[in-house]
Amino acid sequence: MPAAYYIPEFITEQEEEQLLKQVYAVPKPKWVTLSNRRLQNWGKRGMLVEPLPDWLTWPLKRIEERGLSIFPATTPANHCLVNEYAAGQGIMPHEDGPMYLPCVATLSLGSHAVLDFTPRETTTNTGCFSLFLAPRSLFVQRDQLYELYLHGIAETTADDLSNERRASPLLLPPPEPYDSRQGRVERGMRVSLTYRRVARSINKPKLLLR
Ligand SMILES: O=C(O)CCC(=O)C(=O)O
Ligand SMILES: [Fe+2]
Repeated sequence: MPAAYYIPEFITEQEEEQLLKQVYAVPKPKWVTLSNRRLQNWGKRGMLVEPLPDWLTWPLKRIEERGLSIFPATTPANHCLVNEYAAGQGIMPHEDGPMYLPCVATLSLGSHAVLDFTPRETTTNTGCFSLFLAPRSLFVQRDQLYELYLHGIAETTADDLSNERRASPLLLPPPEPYDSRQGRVERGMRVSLTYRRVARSINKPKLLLR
């Protein structure tokens, strides 16, 4: 299985606008404010089994309709974290960990992100790389990419797209209208929908469950 998929323009501008409207229509207490982003937590949480709301599930249906078997049929996504980043905000390098099956599908809304990957087991910069996630794209990270790398988003108001100046290379050339010759691309407000499958148990070793 490949460890990553990237699908530009997975949703239309109208769909993006609609999703953003839904994200901002939720009651205020649904937002959790962290120091460098805000988030909403949907779906299964601990013992609480809550189905994902319809407005969040249609992108998952589209994944299926396109024949992209990203989540195994027996373990469909049952959790979605909605992250909101203002320009200048980001997320420290981290792993999502064993609470989830090793697969994340991310829809980017509103603005782009540059996702930086760092191998877990090294103290040098070798093996680091970055991916440009355009608004409306779907990015899937799974298996070895999920397990062997940390991922993060730098806290910056603009991203350098020129590989000559970047600390870690952008693996795919940024798409139109982002032109690498312009050098830097300003960030706007970005909302990401990150779909995952919560593993069966976060406390008990698997053997005890059999
Ligand atoms: O916003 C993103 O694309 C990344 C979010 C993330 O890494 C997370 O929620 O664990
Ligand atoms: Fe993450």
